[in-house]
Amino acid sequence: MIVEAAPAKLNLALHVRRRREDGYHDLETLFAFVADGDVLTVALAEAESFTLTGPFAGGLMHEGDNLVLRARRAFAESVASLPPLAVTLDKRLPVASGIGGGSADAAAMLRACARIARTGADEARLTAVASALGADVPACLAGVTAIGDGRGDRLSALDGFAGTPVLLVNPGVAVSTRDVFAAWDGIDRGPLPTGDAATIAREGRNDLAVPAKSVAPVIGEVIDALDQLAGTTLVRMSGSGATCFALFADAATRAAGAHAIGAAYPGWWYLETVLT
Ligand SMILES: C[C@](O)(CO)[C@H](O)COP(=O)(O)OP(=O)(O)OC[C@H]1O[C@@H](n2ccc(N)nc2=O)[C@H](O)[C@@H]1O
Ligand SMILES: Nc1ncnc2c1ncn2[C@@H]1O[C@H](COP(=O)(O)OP(=O)(O)OP(=O)(O)O)[C@@H](O)[C@H]1O
Repeated sequence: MIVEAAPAKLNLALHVRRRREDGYHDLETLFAFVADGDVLTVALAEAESFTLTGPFAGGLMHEGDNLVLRARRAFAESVASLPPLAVTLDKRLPVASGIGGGSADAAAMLRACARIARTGADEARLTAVASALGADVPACLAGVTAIGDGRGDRLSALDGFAGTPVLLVNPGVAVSTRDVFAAWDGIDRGPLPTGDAATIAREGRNDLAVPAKSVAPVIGEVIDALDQLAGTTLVRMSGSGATCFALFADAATRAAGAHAIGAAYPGWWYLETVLT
């Protein structure tokens, strides 16, 4: 039995540069990953099966085309054939929330397929399959701190700041990535700053925050709530929202922050974790 972690992705900075002819946008982003996320379990079986468990399984139960199954199909079509697999996805991350849940699951499935088919060496083929599944999937496949440009799928790794305490907060509103990009005002506000990852994060922006707030105004409340916490070193929305994150100087102030959010907003989801 294979267990693959599907950790949440963060966009520590996300600069949107240009709308392209193909409907996508050229962007520059600083990807980072945290220690927690969904968990995918894959076992050889008599027959194919797919089981959803976990706190956020419900929202996906009635959708036909889970990204995990699309990844399995894409792998079988483009890389290597597979035996029947029993797949279980423990869905712990909120759906359509800017932390790449579906992309992380698809990437974890590709990693599992590569282990089962023993095609691990064929990185380029796997990355091409990942890219066709979604702009975030190559970053999730690599799973390391990286700058992404193009659609966000052209990656160059850099040293991150692993161990930094993070609090993720989501107000329980699903936000469509497509709708948020469509609400972007078309103004190029400039490239990512240069420097190490910490500098890029600190001096960067998320250009999707304003359009995301126009789609889901509650995101403004999440940012305000995080801004009021003691000990934060950075507060920002991730991806196309609605999840926002705060980085903290230490785990004690993160715990105090999580407690304050939980008490003031009992309906919101939050996760205490660390950058990897
Ligand atoms: C916002 C980010 O999460 C930042 O990492 C990603 O760019 C989104 O990546 P993703 O969820 O894997 O996105 P996809 O599933 O490929 O695209 C969903 C939709 O988002 C829009 N989209 C996505 C990525 C991109 N660079 N430009 C876009 O305009 C397109 O309308 C697309 O149809
Ligand atoms: N395993 C999955 N997990 C989450 N969403 C899935 C999955 N499979 C299919 N989907 C569909 O994909 C959509 C986008 O989900 P996802 O969680 O990847 O978005 P996101 O959190 O906004 O990611 P990103 O940060 O890449 O924008 C969902 O609305 C859902 O309909």
